[in-house]
Amino acid sequence: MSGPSRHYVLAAGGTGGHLIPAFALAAELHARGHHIALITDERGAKIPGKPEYLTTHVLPQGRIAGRNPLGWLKGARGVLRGRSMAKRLFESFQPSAVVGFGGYPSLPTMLAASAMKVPSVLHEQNAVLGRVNRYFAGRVDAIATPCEDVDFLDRKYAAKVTLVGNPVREEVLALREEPFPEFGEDSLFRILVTGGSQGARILSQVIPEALAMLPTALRSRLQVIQQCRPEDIEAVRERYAVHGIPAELATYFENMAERLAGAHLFIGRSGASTIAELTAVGRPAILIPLPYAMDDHQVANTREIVAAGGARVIRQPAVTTEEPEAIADLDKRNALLREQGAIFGKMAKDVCQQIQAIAQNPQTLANAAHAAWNCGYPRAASDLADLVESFGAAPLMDVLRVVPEGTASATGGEALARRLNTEIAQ
Ligand SMILES: CC(=O)N[C@H]1[C@@H](OP(=O)(O)OP(=O)(O)OC[C@H]2O[C@@H](n3ccc(=O)[nH]c3=O)[C@H](O)[C@@H]2O)O[C@H](CO)[C@@H](O)[C@@H]1O
Repeated sequence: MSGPSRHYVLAAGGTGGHLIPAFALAAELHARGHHIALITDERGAKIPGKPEYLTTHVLPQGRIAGRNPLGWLKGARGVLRGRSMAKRLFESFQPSAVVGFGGYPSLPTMLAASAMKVPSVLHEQNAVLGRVNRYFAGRVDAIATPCEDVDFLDRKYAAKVTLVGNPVREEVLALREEPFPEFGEDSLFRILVTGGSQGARILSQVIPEALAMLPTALRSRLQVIQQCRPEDIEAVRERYAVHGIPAELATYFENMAERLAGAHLFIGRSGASTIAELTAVGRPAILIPLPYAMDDHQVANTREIVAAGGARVIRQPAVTTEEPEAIADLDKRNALLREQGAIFGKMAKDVCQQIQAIAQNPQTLANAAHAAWNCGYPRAASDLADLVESFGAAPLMDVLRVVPEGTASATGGEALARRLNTEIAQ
């Protein structure tokens, strides 16, 4: 334990992208002897991998979106109810600081923190500041960022910005010092495919066909581990069976560290945690960013790793995100299916070419792996925990005990408490 035991509240939306960094920070704060409560939504409460010491509080739905005024009203009511719940939690739990990881549950939680003057930190995972985080940037005490350049982060906040990276799970970070799995002319060629925590249809459509086009020297050594959406998994299984490519499929792999450890190449979406894990472990990648996100954050997320030579990007046209099954008119549905089919075919060829370029020989693959590794932020969880710990004064006597006069590391709340302490003593 690095100081007096404190209470912290973390708030994160219900996707792995927000929750996994929150879990990683929770693990670090827990290891330092602190108590942590998590505020999330219903989906978040069900995500596997939540540490057992994390008490979870589920907020009512309150998404303010769409054009329907009634929907807005319902959303606003949800936000107000969420804010009241967060305030009640703060009253009983007495947090020293609140950390918002973005996503809907961050909104009522950060509003409550601002109303009750609880010190607040926001952590952005993407290379683009998210909507909720944009709103709170001026109100919070500190902003932790995942990379050097974050779009929409106003320069006027520079004084409260700290670059920490994206925290990853301990078991993933532990792979950082492990060697790259053997990749010779005869060894297996293991490809890991995921579409973020929710899966992505495009990967089901494109990857089996792309791999089937590889030259025999690569294709005969393939072993695929692919995450699929539940509605796609049987069709994907069939495609791999037709192509005679061994593939292990699941809707969600819980043992991601093990999967990453064995993989020679990653193909998939460029969500923030995925990139953080690839760069923590050092795995080369072919990335297909989410195409319809308004802010194109998944494209921005690829900037560092692509510039370093650790990954290549293939863009997915927006038309391929429409689901033909949802179209009732048969002619329109068939036209869309034809258009999408042509695009999927072209993307499969692109993926196949990129795999050959990156894995043409063991050295090119090893170079790309090393370039990815160089982009990692292995201290992310501990740097973020340092930042969080620096806010919120501990009881004065505790601060006196752990922060002796003149200690340079006493920052933020501790420094304030020390000053108060000195004033009281005078
Ligand atoms: C569709 C969407 O809007 N996704 C966003 C969401 O993340 P989303 O959850 O889609 O994606 P991320 O890449 O950030 O996180 C996925 C996490 O799930 C884990 N995983 C995935 C598959 C699996 O089978 N097992 C498993 O454990 C990955 O290892 C990773 O830790 O929030 C991120 C952070 O704001 C954004 O960057 C993403 O764009």
